[in-house]
Amino acid sequence: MISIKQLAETRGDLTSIPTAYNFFTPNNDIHLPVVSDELYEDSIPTIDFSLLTSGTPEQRSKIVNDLGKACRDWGFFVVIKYDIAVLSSGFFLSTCIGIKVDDDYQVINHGVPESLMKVMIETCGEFFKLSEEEKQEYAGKDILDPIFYGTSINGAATQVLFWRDFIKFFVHPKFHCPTKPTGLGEISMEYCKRTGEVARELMKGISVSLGLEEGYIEKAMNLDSGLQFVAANLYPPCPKPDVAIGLPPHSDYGLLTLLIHNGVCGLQVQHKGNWVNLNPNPNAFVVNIGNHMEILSKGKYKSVFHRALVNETDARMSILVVHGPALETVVSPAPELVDNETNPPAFAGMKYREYLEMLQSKIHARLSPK
Ligand SMILES: O=C(O)CCC(=O)C(=O)O
Ligand SMILES: [Fe+2]
Repeated sequence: MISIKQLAETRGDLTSIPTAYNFFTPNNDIHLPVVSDELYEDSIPTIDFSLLTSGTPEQRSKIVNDLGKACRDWGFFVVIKYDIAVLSSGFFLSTCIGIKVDDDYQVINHGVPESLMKVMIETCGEFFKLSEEEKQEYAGKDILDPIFYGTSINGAATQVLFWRDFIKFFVHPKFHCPTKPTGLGEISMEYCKRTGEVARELMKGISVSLGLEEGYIEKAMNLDSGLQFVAANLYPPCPKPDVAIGLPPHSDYGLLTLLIHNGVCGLQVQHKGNWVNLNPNPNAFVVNIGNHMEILSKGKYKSVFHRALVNETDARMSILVVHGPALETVVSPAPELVDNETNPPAFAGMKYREYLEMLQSKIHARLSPK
């Protein structure tokens, strides 16, 4: 396996790319208009997390309403002001990684998670700087491998290779993580604990917005044993950004994905027949609805197509934490949303594990065509 980082670096004078990476060709019908989020008449929704957790009942009910609308209309939203467990995070950061945490930051609430986000991006970046041999130790084959270093493979229906390297690791219910670089384990554990708390609060709001009990998703999806994993993507600079793609259009599996990035643009979301550029402040979480939330909500909330573009000059990184049901949990539409006479279920129930195995066999079939 050749990593994209290696390909981009060892051929520094690279002016073209191997044809296997040609994604945007004149005869493939994948071109939709691209618009910028700021220019868009109804821009990507922003959710103020502090109002969801500590607003007045009126503020909370407005935010729950906004959350429902964002899940229905966009399948994507941006979360700001996630003021969680500030003190323990501050203690963790200053003692474990030697970062000085400014007390004032703690007062304004989102300072510490900001530092944690930054250090998470930096440390995942250090992983990609390890030698190819060191990274190869984690080369994965199966979607259920708890640690998986790879390149190009994705669930999307295409044979084209992608301009990206990635490392994925399962962090819950059991914590796995590459042993290098130093600190990745502690930082990921703390970061995933925090994002897990944000995801749980969001899922409570989403439950209510669906007309379900606050704890519905948590209970029905067995989140206490839910599968949570990190996926860190590196998109090295590419000499042909108009031809190659970082990640082709796809939707994510699982319930809710929380994404952060290193400030380099590239993420686009499909909305009303356009690709909308999504370049939020790097301190915000970009959240999207996964396929299993779409199933659970009986299609009310959409797991929307998105893609990652590359550029000629800057390496882009994104770090996702994907929150899913427990592997043995059968996911089907919430019975409260189904009326067998007038409103049938529309999705067959399936265990999360079986869904992932099905994805794996599709990927396998594509990689080894008969
Ligand atoms: O890099 C990005 O912005 C998107 C990554 C993504 O969609 C994924 O890994 O599933
Ligand atoms: Fe994705």
